[in-house]
Amino acid sequence: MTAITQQQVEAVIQTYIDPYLQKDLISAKAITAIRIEGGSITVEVALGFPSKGYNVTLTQQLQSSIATLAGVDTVTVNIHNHVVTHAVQKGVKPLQGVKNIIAIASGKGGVGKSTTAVNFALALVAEGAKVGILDADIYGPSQPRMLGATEKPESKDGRTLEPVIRYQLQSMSIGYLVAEESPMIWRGPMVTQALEQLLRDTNWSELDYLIIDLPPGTGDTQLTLAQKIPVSGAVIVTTPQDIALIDARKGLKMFEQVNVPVLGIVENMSIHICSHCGHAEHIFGSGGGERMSQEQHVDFLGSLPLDIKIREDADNGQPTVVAEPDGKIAQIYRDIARRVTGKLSLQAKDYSNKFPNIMIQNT
Ligand SMILES: Nc1ncnc2c1ncn2[C@@H]1O[C@H](COP(=O)(O)OP(=O)(O)OP(=O)(O)O)[C@@H](O)[C@H]1O
Repeated sequence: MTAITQQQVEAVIQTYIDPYLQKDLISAKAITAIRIEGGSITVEVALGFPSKGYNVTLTQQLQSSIATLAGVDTVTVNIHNHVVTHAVQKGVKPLQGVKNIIAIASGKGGVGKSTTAVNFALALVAEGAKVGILDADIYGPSQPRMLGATEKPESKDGRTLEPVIRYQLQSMSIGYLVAEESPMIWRGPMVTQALEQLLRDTNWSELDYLIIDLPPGTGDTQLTLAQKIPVSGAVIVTTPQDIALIDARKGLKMFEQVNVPVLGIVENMSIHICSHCGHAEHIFGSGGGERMSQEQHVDFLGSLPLDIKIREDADNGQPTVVAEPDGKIAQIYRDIARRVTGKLSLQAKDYSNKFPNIMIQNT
């Protein structure tokens, strides 16, 4: 029998399109080695995003594609994850201890941006990443409540703050420093200054991703933040309602203006399933987020149902991803988390810390 070749293995690997990279693993340069020893094949996969909840599926996919080759006895797949730093806006200083910042934004208030942000961050933790969340929703900081955290952040040197850690998630919020009920009367420049300080004076420890829960809207404050914070990408949360979609489009334009790539759109509260009779109803209309992403050429990342559990879990200080880690809703958030970071992994890397190549040409 003729020996199995590297080209044959590569050709069958290419038949599988990775849902998170949206291309095959050879084109995505995610296969770092293929070893062939008689009928035993070993494939080394290196992914630039966390993938704990996907590794079994990926392994099975590769095993079954490679097993179609004549003469294959065993297929071993080893998956490694390595998150690197991606490029941010030009002229913005990167953040110590943080590889990538992902901003979660909404054009309009009350669409579930903060709830999505915390579940998204916890989904990334579940996928195996080191994650932090900064509650930049300075007018209505809700992350402390949703994380069930009441303590004040510690300061070891009287100048910087230690993040508050819950469910392995590092967090910082103005809500830890002032009571939730006390009204915040901040003017625009004060908001951006306070937030930049909160961001830079927190001792984030070795984060793959820092999630920023931005204040709702697309005004001056949001624009300044999008300009000043070193962001690798943004995610926009919307409900399927026309009015929310109009505002979400404004959010897209805002990030375009400051050269921050939009990694996709999440549709929240897209369908309501009656907890008594199971009847499904599109309270805010149907398919709006998906239509908008097609129209604006941005990825549709997924949709969350309007489900009383999501609200109750957040109110109880234990967001659904940790309250019901194996439930259907947690799986949706984890799928969205892999989509966002998979997409980010294909973006330009940050070479700002490397010494540039200088070529001297003799003319
Ligand atoms: N998918 C969902 N199903 C049920 N309730 C939800 C869902 N998403 C969010 N909620 C609830 O809706 C309310 C508003 O959500 P949230 O505070 O996350 O919105 P927001 O867009 O961040 O609001 P704001 O503009 O005030 O910052 C909260 O009570 C939250 O628990």
